[in-house]
Amino acid sequence: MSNRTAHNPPAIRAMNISKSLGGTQLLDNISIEIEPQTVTAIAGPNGVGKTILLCCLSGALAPDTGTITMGTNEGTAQHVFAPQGSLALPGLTGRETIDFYQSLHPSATDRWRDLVTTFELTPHLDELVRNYSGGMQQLLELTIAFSVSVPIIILDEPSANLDPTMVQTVHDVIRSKRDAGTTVVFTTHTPVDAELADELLVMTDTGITVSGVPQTLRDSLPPIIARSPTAPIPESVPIYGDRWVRHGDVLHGFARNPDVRPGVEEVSGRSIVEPSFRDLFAYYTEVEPLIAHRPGAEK
Ligand SMILES: Nc1ncnc2c1ncn2[C@@H]1O[C@H](COP(=O)(O)OP(=O)(O)OP(=O)(O)O)[C@@H](O)[C@H]1O
Repeated sequence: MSNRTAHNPPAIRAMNISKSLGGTQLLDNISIEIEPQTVTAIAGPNGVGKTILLCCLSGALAPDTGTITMGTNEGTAQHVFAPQGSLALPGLTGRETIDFYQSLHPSATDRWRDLVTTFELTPHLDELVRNYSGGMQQLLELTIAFSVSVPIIILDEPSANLDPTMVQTVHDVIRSKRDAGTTVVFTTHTPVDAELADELLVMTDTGITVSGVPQTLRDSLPPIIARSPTAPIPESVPIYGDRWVRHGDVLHGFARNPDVRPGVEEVSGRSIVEPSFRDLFAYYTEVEPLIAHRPGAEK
């Protein structure tokens, strides 16, 4: 989704970002542009460098090479960054923690009062944060981040630790932020977060491997074959990477024959299923890298 005009530059432009820590290269020549007033999800498996990338985008870490430009109003507060698990202060109460960050940020507002109600934290505000559950700490951190009035909000795994109902509540808050003109960038490995994103960037250990509108990416997946783990492997329908991905109680494979259609191949305990965002994540993080690393082997 593009909200950009010639007079309206990207909210964030990162060009050729590389970063090493402790002698290990964690980011290698990554370039991304984030459109203003959109929600962008950076999805990928554990350990591929999503948090390091957010740290670079937000200025918490300086990249070794490359440039990052954020917004247009240099000199004013452009963004807030909520690294996962690092804003909550265990020795303070929830209220004291909020007060602390309110006193630190020049663009803090009192929107936290509504947010603690939305996130059901009000009865716990005077309890010590060390006694909060993981989900409550997460919601406290989101309260702090969403209370700051800035054009760009950068969040590290905002859905982690939350139950499905609260994930939807957080999605609603992020959508209302976007609709009010805020740009939101967040990392995830939770497929349901794709519902929220205007743009999805998939990150693997080779960098950003695919980007696009999540629904479009999902609808352009190869046909998906589901089989029970005990059913014979259907050799008549070769699948990409010879890789079956666990999907609840069944295994999903991505058919190399694009003409496979529901109803045609439904035999011996396997069937063709509609793709989900779980399939989208599985394909681009677990299957496509296998194909990409074997040039000419299958594609
Ligand atoms: N200070 C550091 N020094 C050396 N290596 C580090 C440092 N911080 C992180 N790493 C390594 O960088 C890699 C990427 O870490 P990062 O936290 O960005 O991954 P991630 O994609 O956000 O993973 P997750 O989804 O599990 O949070 C990991 O292998 C991690 O061990």
